[in-house]
Amino acid sequence: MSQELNITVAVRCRGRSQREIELKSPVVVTVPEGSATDVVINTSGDVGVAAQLSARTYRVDRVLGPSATQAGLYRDVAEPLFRDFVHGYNCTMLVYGMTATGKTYTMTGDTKLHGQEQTQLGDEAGVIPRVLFGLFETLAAQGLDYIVKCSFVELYNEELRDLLDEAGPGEAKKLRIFDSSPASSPRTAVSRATGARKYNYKLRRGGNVSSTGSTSTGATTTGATPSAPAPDDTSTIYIQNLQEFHVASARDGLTLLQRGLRHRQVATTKMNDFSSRSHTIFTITLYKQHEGELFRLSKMNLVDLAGSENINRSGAQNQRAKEAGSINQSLLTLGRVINSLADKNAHIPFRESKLTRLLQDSLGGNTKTALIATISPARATAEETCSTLEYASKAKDIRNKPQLGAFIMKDILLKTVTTELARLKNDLLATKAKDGVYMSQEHYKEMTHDMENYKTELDEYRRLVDTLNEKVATLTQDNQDLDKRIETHVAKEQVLGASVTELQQRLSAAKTTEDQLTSQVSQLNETASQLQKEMVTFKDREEIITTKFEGLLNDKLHILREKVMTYLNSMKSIEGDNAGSLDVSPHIEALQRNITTSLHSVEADLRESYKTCIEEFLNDTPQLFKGISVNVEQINNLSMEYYKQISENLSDISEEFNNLKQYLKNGIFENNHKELLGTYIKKSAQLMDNSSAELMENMKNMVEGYLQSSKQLLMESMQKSTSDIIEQEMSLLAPRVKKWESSLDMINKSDSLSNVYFNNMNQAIASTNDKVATSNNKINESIVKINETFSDTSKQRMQDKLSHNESINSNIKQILDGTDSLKMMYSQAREVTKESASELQQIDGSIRTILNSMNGKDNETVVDVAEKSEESTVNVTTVEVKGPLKRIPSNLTNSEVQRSEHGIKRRRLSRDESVELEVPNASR
Ligand SMILES: Nc1ncnc2c1ncn2[C@@H]1O[C@H](COP(=O)(O)OP(=O)(O)OP(=O)(O)O)[C@@H](O)[C@H]1O
Repeated sequence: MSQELNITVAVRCRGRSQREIELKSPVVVTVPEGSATDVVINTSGDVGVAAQLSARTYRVDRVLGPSATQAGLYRDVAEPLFRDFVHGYNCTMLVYGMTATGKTYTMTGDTKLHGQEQTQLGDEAGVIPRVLFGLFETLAAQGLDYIVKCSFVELYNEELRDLLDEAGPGEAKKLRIFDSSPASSPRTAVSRATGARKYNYKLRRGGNVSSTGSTSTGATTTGATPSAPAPDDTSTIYIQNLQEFHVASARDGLTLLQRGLRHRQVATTKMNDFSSRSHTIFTITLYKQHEGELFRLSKMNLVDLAGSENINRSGAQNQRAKEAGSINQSLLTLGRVINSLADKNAHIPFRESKLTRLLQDSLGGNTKTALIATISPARATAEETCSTLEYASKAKDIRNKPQLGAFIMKDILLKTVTTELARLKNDLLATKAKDGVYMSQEHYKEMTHDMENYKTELDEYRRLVDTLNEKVATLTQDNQDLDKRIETHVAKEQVLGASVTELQQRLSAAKTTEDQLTSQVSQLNETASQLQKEMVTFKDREEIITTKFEGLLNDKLHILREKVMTYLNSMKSIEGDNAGSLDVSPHIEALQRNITTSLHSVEADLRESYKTCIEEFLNDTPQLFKGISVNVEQINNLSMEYYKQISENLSDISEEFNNLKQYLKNGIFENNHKELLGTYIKKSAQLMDNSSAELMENMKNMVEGYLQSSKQLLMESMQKSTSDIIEQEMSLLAPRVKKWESSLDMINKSDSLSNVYFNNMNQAIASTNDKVATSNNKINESIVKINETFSDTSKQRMQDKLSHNESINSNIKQILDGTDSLKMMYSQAREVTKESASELQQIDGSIRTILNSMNGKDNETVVDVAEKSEESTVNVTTVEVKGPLKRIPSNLTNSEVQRSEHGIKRRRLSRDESVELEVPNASR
């Protein structure tokens, strides 16, 4: 009876991969040095005692750390199993673990041969190469007969595939797992047929070799050990159509291994550049001479499981995700089988996946099994590591009943070999018959066909190569041309770059100039609008001045007239009270003083008012209104002159009054007083008329001159400033335009785009110039218009002012009226004193005579008489007066009028009657 034996479990922890280092994923797995059996994982991140408390420890048969070599792993884990295998046990070695933890590295590793004669394994060689080399070394050393065969099968997406089958896609025979009992299988497994190339791989439970003979081409059977818990100890698992190849040396075995690996499903994933996407089983079958004619059959199953994979972390998609799903599913079932076996359940779910069916004998069967769990030390995969370690520690509890392999008779083996040899001989004979072609007709045809294909392919490749060579030549030529063109372009680009830079500089300078020009134009516009505003202000102020001036003149003259009238009235009353002592000289003098004072005051006010206004103007527009200041000075001078003349005239009047007084005193009644008086009055009036006309004329001339000079000044200043600006800008612009044009010519030659650009620029500049010129013209036009308007307005104003002469004349007339009143007073004085002095009677008579002669007609007024006397010397104009007679001073009271009626005949007019009243000439 065979003894139960726990399967051997080892853990191999590699070092951190490059990815994990880049991820800075810390090491969480601790592997003690030496022949350790514990592996510690601390996923909490704690340190010190806390880490020890939170860490989990897994115990297995052997733990190998990152420093463990391939040779070390082989020695510690694989070699004991290998020895059992050579001894005659069926052995299975599995590598299990998460993706990229080193399963393939451990199981296969480096499969190349090294050394000068290519006979040595490399340091990185894995378990399979080492087993192959160890096997042939051992067999050679033992000196026994043996037969070694190899097969290599893959389970990919739950499909079995013979990795050593060279048949193309679709031609390979489908592999199927058979589970047959020995009862249904003959004990001998040698096919009767010859030339068989396909074999059925049969895992036999029960320790004896069983034959299948299930294929038409015959089959070589292989034995398998019985499984302990299997309900039927004699049932066998075999793979129909799986090929086994005789292996005469380790090199042959290695060649088969390499061939199979080339066919294996490998893909690049996020976790592994060469990730195995399938489970593989490399089986070495050994028939070793035991005793005499007996050979012992043993198998070594070397299983490289696909890695479990966290799809989220591996980022697997589509095909990769499907593969991962299938892998994970089969590994899950494997886990359940391991758990069931460890827990010694009655039912073991082997049939739930093909993987567990294939491994049925290795797990819980008659096989000596070793499991190597590969893990990563990084925290990034700690979860999967824990899971792997869980499985590993569970698997450690699985107990197998390893049994030595079955015996097979030498003759059976010989027959197998004979069959194989017969096929080879057949090929050889067929080859010889065909003049040294060492293969069968079928093979020859295949080969010829292949060769034809190869020839065709070769021709195609040649043509392709020629075409490619031509293309290469063309491309080389193109490349050279391109290089030259690139050089030319680079040179051009440099020139163009320099031109562009220069152009950019010029453009920026032009832009600056343009900006300056624009700002100057806007300044000009502003100045123009400012000037327009100034003009408006000027006109307003002129109106104010005129109004003030007129008001002042009118007011002052009114005051003057009032004063004269007051004095005359007072004189009259004085004379009325003190008849006989008619001395008007003090009054006249006072009047003269007052008039002079008033005139001075008027003059001062006028001067002040003008000064104020002009100062304001000068403050606002000093340059423009300098002329105004000069003209105002002229006005002042003229006013001074005028008032001087007025003063002189008043002096003359005063003198005349003195003369009159003297005359009245000495011989008034001896002369023609009326004539004399009229002459004086006329003279005075004429003088005043002349003065005022002259004043008006002067004023008119002065204002006209002032307006003219202002206009001139304004025009000149505007024109000058405009032309200065334009000239300055044109002088600045001209050389730049020239430069631009020359630059444009240069650029035009090299780049038409630049040409367009510069033309646009030129147009823009021309348009700017036009705009400036247009603006200037508009400004000039505006100025002319303003001046015209101003001139027209001024003329109108002059006329208006001249019309004020009328009021002056009216005032003068009023003075004359005052004189008339004076005459009336004299008349009254005469009447009052006629009784007291005969001389006075005479005088009274004379006066009466004069008055009678003055009032020759009853209907005539005093004024009419006076006016008549004036008609000869004074130009008159006609005004229409409505209502009562207007020539009586309005300031006379009714009583005075009544009183005057005693001595003077007055004509009353009806309210609606109009008379023609003649007044001294004055322009309207
Ligand atoms: N112990 C080790 N020492 C050195 N390199 C190792 C070791 N283990 C693994 N590697 C390297 O890690 C990489 C991944 O290993 P490998 O392909 O064997 O992993 P795997 O478990 O078979 O992955 P998968 O399940 O995806 O096929 C390989 O480049 C391999 O050379």
